[in-house]
Amino acid sequence: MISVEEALARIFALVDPLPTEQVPLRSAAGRVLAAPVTAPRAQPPFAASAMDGYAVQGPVAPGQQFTVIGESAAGRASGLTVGPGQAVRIFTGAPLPQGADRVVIQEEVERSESTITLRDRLDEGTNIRPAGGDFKAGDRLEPGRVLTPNALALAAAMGAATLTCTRKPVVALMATGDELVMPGETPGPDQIIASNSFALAALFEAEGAECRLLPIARDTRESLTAAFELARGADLVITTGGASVGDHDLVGEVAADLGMDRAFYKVAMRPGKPLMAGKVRGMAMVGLPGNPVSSIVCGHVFIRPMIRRMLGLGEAPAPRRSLPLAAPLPPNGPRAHYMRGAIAEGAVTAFERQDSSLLSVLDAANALIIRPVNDGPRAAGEMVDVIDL
Ligand SMILES: Nc1nc2c(c(=O)[nH]1)N[C@H]1C(S)=C(S)[C@@H](COP(=O)(O)OP(=O)(O)OC[C@H]3O[C@@H](n4cnc5c(N)ncnc54)[C@H](O)[C@@H]3O)O[C@H]1N2
Ligand code: MOO
Repeated sequence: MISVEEALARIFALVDPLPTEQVPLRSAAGRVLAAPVTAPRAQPPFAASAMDGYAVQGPVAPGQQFTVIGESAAGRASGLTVGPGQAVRIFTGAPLPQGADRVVIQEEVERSESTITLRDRLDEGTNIRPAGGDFKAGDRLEPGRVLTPNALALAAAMGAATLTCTRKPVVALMATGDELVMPGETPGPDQIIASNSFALAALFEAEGAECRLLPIARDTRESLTAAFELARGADLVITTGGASVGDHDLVGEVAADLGMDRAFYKVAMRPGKPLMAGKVRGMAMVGLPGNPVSSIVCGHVFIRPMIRRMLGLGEAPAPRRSLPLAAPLPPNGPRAHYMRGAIAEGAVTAFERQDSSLLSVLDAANALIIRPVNDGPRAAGEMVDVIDL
C-alpha cells in the first residue's frame, strides 16, 4: 500500500492541463481563464465626475458664485472649457470639462437661473475619478484563475466578448454492482439505491468538470466492458465499487483486460483503501471503493485536485487548515484516517460512528479530520488538520 501523498502524486501524473477553447463571456462563469485578458484602453477613459453637481475650477469657498455655461452628461461631453467663475452642470460618470478640477455636489449649491451660489458647508473631496483610476491600457487579468462573477465584470469592462478558457474535463461516472438500482426505480428486496455518482457528479461539476453518468454496470465482465465502451471520449473514467478483493469485484480485472496501465492499487487510508488508478484506452481512470463515504472522501482527496490539474490550476492537495479538537481522539492505526467531523465554535469533533457506509453521518459532517498514519492519542485542545466539506 502506498501513502495518500504518493497516490496523489501518481494521480497527478496521469493527466495534463487540457487544451483551451473560446468561450463567450456570458458562459464563462466558473471557467478557468487560460490566456490573459488585456485592457486596450484605460477605465475610466477620461477623468469623470463621481457625483451629480457642478464642475468648477477651485479653490472654492461658501458664498462663491459661478455662471453655468453648459452641461456634461454621461455619454455626452460638454466640449467646453471651464474658466474662473464658470461652472458646467455635470452628472455622475460624465467627462470632466477642460479646466475643471472639482465637482461641487448639487446639494451644496443654490441655483438661480444660470448662477450658482455655494452653500455654507462644502465637502473636502474633488468628486473626480481620474482617467485610468480603475485600470490602465495594458493592465491584465492573469490566466490560471477561476472566473468569478467579479472577474467577469472586470473582463467585460476591458471589452473582452470572448475569453480563452481551459476546456472542461469530461468525467464519465460508472457505478458498478448487481445490487444497485437508480433513484426512482423500485429496488428488489436485496437491492439498494445507487447514491455515489450523484455526490461525485455534484462535487466535480462544482470544480468545473462536465460529468456523464453511465448506466449502472453489473458485476459481469460483459457489462463492465460495455460500460467502459460507453465511457469512450471522456478525459477521466471514475468507477465506484467492485474494487476490493471479493469474487464479484471485477473492475480491476476488466480494466486490466482492456489494457489498463496501472499506476497503483491500494492506499494506506481509511476510508478508501481499495483505490486504483491508471490509464485505460488513453483515458485516465480512477477506481473508487463502493462504500458511499469512501468514494466521496476519495472524491475530495484525489479527484477534485485531479480536475483542478486538468484545468491548469496546478498540483495542490485539497486545502486544509488547523483547528483544535473539542474532544479527545483515540490513537490511529496504520492507515491515514479521514474522520467525519463537525466544526462548531472554532473547534472540531469527530463523530462517534465512522463506518464508510453512513451517508447520514457524512451529511451531518462539515469537515474531514485528517489523522496521520499511527498518530498517537490526541487530547481536547490539540491541533489537527481538517479539510472543509
Ligand atoms: N476481505 C476484505 N473485504 C473488504 C476489504 C478488504 O480489504 N478485504 N476492504 C473493504 C473496504 S475498506 C472497502 S472500502 C470495500 C470496498 O469494496 P468495493 O469497492 O469492492 O465496493 P463494493 O463491494 O462494490 O461495495 C461496497 C458497499 O458499497 C455499496 N455501494 C457500491 N456502489 C454503490 C453506489 N454507487 N451507491 C451506493 N452504494 C454503493 C455496496 O452495496 C456495498 O454495500 O470493501 C471492503 N471489503
Ligand atoms: O477503505 Mo474502506 O473505504 O475503509 O471503507
